[in-house]
Amino acid sequence: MQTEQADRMVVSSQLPQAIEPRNPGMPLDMDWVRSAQANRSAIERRAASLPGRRSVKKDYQAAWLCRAISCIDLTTLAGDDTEGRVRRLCAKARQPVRRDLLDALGMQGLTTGAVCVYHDMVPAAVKALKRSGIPVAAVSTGFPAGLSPFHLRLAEIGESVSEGAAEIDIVISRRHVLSGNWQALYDEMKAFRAACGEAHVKAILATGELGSLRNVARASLVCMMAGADFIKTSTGKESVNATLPVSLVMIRAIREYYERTGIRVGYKPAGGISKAKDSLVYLSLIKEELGDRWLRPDLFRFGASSLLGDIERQLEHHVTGAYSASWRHAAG
Ligand SMILES: O=C[C@H](O)COP(=O)(O)O
Repeated sequence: MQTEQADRMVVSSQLPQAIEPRNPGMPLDMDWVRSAQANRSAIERRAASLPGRRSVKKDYQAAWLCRAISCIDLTTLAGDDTEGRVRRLCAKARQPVRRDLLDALGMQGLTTGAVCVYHDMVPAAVKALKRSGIPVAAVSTGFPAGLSPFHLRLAEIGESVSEGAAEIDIVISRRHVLSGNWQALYDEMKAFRAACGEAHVKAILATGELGSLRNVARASLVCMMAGADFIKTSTGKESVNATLPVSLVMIRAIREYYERTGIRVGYKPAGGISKAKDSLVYLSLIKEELGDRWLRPDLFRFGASSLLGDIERQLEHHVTGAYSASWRHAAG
């Protein structure tokens, strides 16, 4: 009985909650931005070593896969999205894995971290997730290119928030990064932050279009200084989306920002993450570089449309009825 109670406590501590903005930001520190570097060959060597590492022991994989589910922003961002598709996605977010598997794993109550949709689909998602505690994230600001007029991008944020989106994924103007106009990027991000009001804001850097890892490091710092609650790699629409080298650079920028300010900013790799084993590599990376505190949905998310399906298949394969103890281990 004591074990069951402990399990329930761990599980409930994983349930996603609407998240208050936590990063007040700071004045733009241009010296800090200019000093940010990224040693490409060292980063690529470290990234190449990650998939072979054994930070997640095989015995505990099911527990870690459940952890990954609790951190998914379950996403549909397609031109042919319909309210029916969004309702089905929300049902999946509420119960991401078959009930018999959840029972075997002792994971009743497990949900995804959020559901992520275009602005037009926010009302349908809010309705379908009522009383679930699962937040709706809207991609706003002229997603994915972010090239619509600035006042319309701000207005889109306001509309998404008033329709009930608790989280806003904004896209930055890549040209500010490519031209080294850090002040313009800072001002843009600050305006987006202000337009979000109480909603949580994730800054999508579109790293595949930023030209260099050094630009990724600098853009990460500027967005955090301007108040981003999360930094996110990609829209999923660039030709290169989330990668391990880019993740290392962004995660280290988050660590540096935390060391200097004491403020924890979240991380969201997104785009092309569709395999359960890749999700384990990302969780290991976060654990090693940032520590256990970042392994919760308020500080870590996967932006993914098809990852959940593969995790469900792997869990089906893993279920043996002996994972309760393992889950406690994974909870750190
Ligand atoms: O933000 C989330 C991404 O758009 C999802 O990308 P994906 O469809 O490659 O998983």
